[in-house]
Amino acid sequence: MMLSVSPMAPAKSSLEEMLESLRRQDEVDKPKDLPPALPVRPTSKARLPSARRSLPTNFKVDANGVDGAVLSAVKGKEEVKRNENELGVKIVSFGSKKMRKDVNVDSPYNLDAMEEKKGEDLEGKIEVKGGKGNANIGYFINKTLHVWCRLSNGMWGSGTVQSTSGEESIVSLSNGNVIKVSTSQLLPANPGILEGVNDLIQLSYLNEPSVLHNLKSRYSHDMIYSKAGPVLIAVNPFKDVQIYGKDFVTSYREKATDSPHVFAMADNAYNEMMNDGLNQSIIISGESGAGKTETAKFAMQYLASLGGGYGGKECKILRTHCILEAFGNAKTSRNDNSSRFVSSSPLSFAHCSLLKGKLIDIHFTASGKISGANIQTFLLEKSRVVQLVAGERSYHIFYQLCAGASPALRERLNLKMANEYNYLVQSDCLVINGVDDDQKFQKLKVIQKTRF
Ligand SMILES: Nc1ncnc2c1ncn2[C@@H]1O[C@H](COP(=O)(O)OP(=O)(O)OP(=O)(O)O)[C@@H](O)[C@H]1O
Repeated sequence: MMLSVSPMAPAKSSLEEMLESLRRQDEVDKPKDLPPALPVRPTSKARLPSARRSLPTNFKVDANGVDGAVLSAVKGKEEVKRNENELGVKIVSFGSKKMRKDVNVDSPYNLDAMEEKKGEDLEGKIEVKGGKGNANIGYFINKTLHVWCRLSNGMWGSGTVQSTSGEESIVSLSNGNVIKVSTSQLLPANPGILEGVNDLIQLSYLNEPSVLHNLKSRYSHDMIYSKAGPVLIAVNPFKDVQIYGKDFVTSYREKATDSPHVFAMADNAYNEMMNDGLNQSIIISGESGAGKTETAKFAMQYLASLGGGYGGKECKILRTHCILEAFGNAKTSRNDNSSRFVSSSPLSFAHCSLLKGKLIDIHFTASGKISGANIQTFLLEKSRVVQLVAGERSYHIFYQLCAGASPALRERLNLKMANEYNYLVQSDCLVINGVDDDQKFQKLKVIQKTRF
């Protein structure tokens, strides 16, 4: 599940709208078969080769931009010859042979040096043709560093390459198994020192197995949050992880910790709003059961603690969840408390908004106190009232009402038990494990009596 914070766009003027329509027209006129531009990858210190060497002490940058010796190392002999002819000089600063030693041939980034070294110094080592987009893999194989490979069951396994022949490699997996895979399918693994980094952009190799491995490694230590640049990734723990208490709120409020957390995202949004005077939005997305609703609640809990102080309005806002969930959530095959307000787009802007099939606007005063809130819901899945898939339930409120209504209310509504209604029994699922519908109804009645 992903969370990102962004300032909300102010209303567009007609001029801006016109420019945008021209831009759109431009897009339409562009040739369709151009590949999409690749996103710019953020720079990270971790991307530098760990064994890089310093430049020689007498290294100079000449009028042509780079020293001749560097040219010889980087561009190869032929190009040096061409440069010599063009410039009418002999490039001799370090000598091509000598310079080859200065080039860090141990670096996986130095592909030219690798090419030179293959068949020369690496006698007896494996000769490798890396797959497309997988140019560093030769280095990993020769140095018997860890690589990732796709297993027959579709999962990723890590290990070291024992040998290669043609396009195939024999990989010795960490679990002791030995498998044969296509060399072009191998992906470099990150060094152990980068295991469990806070931010995925710190990884030297950003491939699918490395990202998944990092998230898994953090998750196994109950670190459910990780960052991917400005985006927060939350992995559903499906258990109480004890990271949302008051001490955590204080810690993020006082910036005593910088571990990725939904509180840090909410804090960031709040500070941006206060400092720049701009409305902020927190967009929470993910598949059903990923934890969007829970995450939104934690974000609101944090914002409420920052912006508290207007007659307990913040507490009332938090309590609205109970009502919304009773009428808008249901048990599905993926989530016992699935929000059935399906996909939506933001309709209005306010000071700080959380979007999740509903748009929750939280309004703040100039001094940063919560002054009110507005919740908009979209497209409730109405068909669920009359048609249920086996094992799923209709909206919680029906079961809660049947289980918890007082005798007076039962009589007034001519209410029967849940198993007496065809619409409710059709899916053969009347209760949710660990959920007491009666108790939920009593709680709902208390909240309903609160003046909002
Ligand atoms: N941070 C968390 N800590 C503990 N449990 C969590 C957390 N996030 C989610 N869960 C558990 O996962 C369940 C599903 O989460 P949630 O209802 O938030 O998913 P969702 O993404 O909103 O799903 P849907 O799109 O179906 O509404 C919760 O009922 C809760 O048991």
